[in-house]
Amino acid sequence: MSAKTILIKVPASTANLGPGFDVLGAAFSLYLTLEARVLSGKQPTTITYSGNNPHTVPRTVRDNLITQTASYIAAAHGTVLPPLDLRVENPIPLGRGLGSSGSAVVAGVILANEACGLGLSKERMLDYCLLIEGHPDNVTASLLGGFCSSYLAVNVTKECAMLHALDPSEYCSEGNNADGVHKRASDLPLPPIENIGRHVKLPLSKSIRAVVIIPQFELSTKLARSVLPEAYSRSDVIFNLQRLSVLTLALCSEKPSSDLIYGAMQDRIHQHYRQHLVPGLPKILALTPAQCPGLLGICVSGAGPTVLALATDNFEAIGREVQQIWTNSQGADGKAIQSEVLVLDVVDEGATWTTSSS
Ligand SMILES: Nc1ncnc2c1ncn2[C@@H]1O[C@H](COP(=O)(O)OP(=O)(O)OP(=O)(O)O)[C@@H](O)[C@H]1O
Ligand SMILES: N[C@@H](CCO)C(=O)O
Repeated sequence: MSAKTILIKVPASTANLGPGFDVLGAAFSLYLTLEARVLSGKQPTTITYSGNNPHTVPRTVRDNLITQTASYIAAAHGTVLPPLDLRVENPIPLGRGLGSSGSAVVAGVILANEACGLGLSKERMLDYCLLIEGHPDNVTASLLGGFCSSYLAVNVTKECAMLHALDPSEYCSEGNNADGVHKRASDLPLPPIENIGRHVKLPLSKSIRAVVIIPQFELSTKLARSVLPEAYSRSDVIFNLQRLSVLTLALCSEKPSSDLIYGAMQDRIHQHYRQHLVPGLPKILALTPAQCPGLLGICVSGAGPTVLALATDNFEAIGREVQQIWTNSQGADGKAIQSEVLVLDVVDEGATWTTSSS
C-alpha cells in the first residue's frame, strides 16, 4: 500500500499592531514546519518536536494543540485522524506574542484536511481556525499571509467557550483506532458554523521591516486577556478608532511617515492593562523615532511579551535599544531580562502544504 506524506509550512504572526486589538495581523518570515507520515494499521501516533522550549510541548494526541485541533476537525466530519508519524520543527517561540498557538491551529486544520481527505476550501479552513482560536488576527495572517485586517461576522465567544470546555478525550484518538474514541459531528456539542469571519489583505509598504525583540519569559494569551476590562470609556474607544483608521493606510504608503505612524500605533485598549505583566514596557513604548532613527512605531506584539518595532532602517540598532532597557529591568526572578532580536519580513504567502504518496 502507498504511504501518504504531508508537508505543512505555517508562518508566525504578529497581532494588534498597537490600536488594532483583535483586528490587525501580519504573517512573518519565521515558519513552523510539520512532516506527517500516515501510518498503516493500528500503530500509535508518534510526535517529535524540535524548537523553542521543546520539553513543554505535549507529545500525546490528546494534549498537543496541533493534534487536538486535527482530531476535532476530523470528528466534526464524522471521521478520525489516522495514525501518524509527526515531526514538528518550530522556531516560533511559544507564548511570546508571535502567534505560536495560531500557527499550531492552522497546521492542525490543514493536517486533518490532508490526512482525512476532507477537501476543505481555505475559507472553510479559516472558519475552523477562527472557531478554535477565538480571535481572528493571528490565524487569518498565518493561514492567508500578508498584512490582514479582519472581523468576526459571528460572535464566536460562546461557541469557543463550548469548544474549550470539551475534554479532548471526547474527540481525540491516540491513533490506535481500535479504541474508537471519537464522536461524530452530530454528537459534538459544537455545530461547525460557516462564514465566521471577513478579512481584507492590505498592501503593506515594501520598505517596512519588523524588528521583534523577544524576552526569555513566556506570557500566555489566556492570562494576558484575563487582565483586560469588560468595558471601555467612549474616549478610549475613539482614541483607538481614530488611530486604527489612519494606521492601516499610513502603513501602506510608498514612503511611510513616522510622523503619522508613531502616534497612530498608540493604544488604549490592551497595552496599558498588560504592562504589569511585562517589566520595562512603559520605557520601551516611550522610545521615539528621534531617539531611534528609522523607527516608525513601537508596540506589544500580540498579547506580549515580545515588542514589535516597525522600521525602515537601523533595524539591529533599534533592537539593541529595546534589549538595553530589558537588560536594565528586573524579571520575576529578580534578574536582568535577557532577550533576542529578530529582523523579519511580512510575507505575502500564508500557510503552504503538499501531500504525496510513495
Ligand atoms: N507548535 C505547537 N505545538 C503544540 N502546542 C503549541 C504549539 N505552539 C503553541 N502551542 C501551545 O500554545 C501555547 C502558547 O499559546 P499562547 O496563545 O499563550 O501564545 P502565543 O500564541 O505564542 O502568543 P500570541 O497569541 O500572543 O501571539 C503554548 O504554551 C502551547 O501550549
Ligand atoms: N489579539 C490577541 C492576540 C494574541 O493572540 C490579543 O492581544 O489577545
